[in-house]
Amino acid sequence: MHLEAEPQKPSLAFLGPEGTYSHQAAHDHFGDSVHYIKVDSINDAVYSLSPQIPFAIVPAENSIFGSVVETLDCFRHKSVGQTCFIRGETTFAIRHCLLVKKGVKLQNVKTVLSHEQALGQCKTFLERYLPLASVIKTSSTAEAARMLADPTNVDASTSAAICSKLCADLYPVLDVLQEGIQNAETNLTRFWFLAWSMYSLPPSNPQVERHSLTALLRISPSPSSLLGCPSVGVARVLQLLQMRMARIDRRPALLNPPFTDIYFLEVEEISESDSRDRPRAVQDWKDRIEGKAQSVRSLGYGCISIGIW
Ligand SMILES: O=C(O)C(=O)Cc1ccccc1
Repeated sequence: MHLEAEPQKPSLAFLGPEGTYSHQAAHDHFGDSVHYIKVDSINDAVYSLSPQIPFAIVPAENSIFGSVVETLDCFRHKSVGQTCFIRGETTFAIRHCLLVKKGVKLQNVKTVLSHEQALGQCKTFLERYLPLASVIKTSSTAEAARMLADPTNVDASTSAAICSKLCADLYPVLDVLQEGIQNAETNLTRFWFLAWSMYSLPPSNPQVERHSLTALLRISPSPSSLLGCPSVGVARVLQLLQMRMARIDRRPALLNPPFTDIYFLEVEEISESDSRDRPRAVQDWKDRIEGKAQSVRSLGYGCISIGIW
């Protein structure tokens, strides 16, 4: 990891190497206002947050393949909500390509490398045109391209990578064999901006105005459910919250008894305030969310807000 920030520019960690969709989405939103730091995994992006690297970007969900479980699984950790908060989001359109080493044909491809999200988003293409190929999951799409271009662990004459077209510019030994191979033409990924402190905001993009207030609540099992006693069900929690539920995710809590879950609830409200009053509206929203979290805690559940934006 390269830690020398340019003066005045805050650092932002992204899933590397250069050319990932995380990198492109961040660049689209922040341009040159941040200093980009590539890390090896989504996990590293979350845990790299510190006073030296106050911001990060991570994928949240995709319109074809759904939640990015790697990100949610990091959010189970108790440091998230203490030294890691969601403070914004952006949506980025994704068009996957099949890249091969120059000269390799589709009929030569026996192995396809990519991030599990990209493999899922291109399942229809893979089943139709490469039904016998085996897949190798890589830490990112651009890492798949990097491995193909510098093959110490893969046979580049029989392999292909699913990644963005940009990777063909970054690795001139690679060619685009097929463009737009995702299951549906519209393929959007939402990314979250993370901050080390709840009080810091990544640089704003004046072209993007938000009209909603959003929060992500993490609901952890009640102590009684961990002792095997029935607790009030999560339906009771939803009823109590009485908020617009934009999204619900459930992940294993990795606690005993087995099948104990952690819930992530994304709640939102349309904001009527204009952009000058936004900080005030966000503060009021934060107070309301804290009030709701307290009511959920009174039911015996753990509940904290791990993001307000
Ligand atoms: O691997 C990447 O390029 C990422 O940024 C993660 C990802 C992969 C596929 C779709 C959205 C995000």
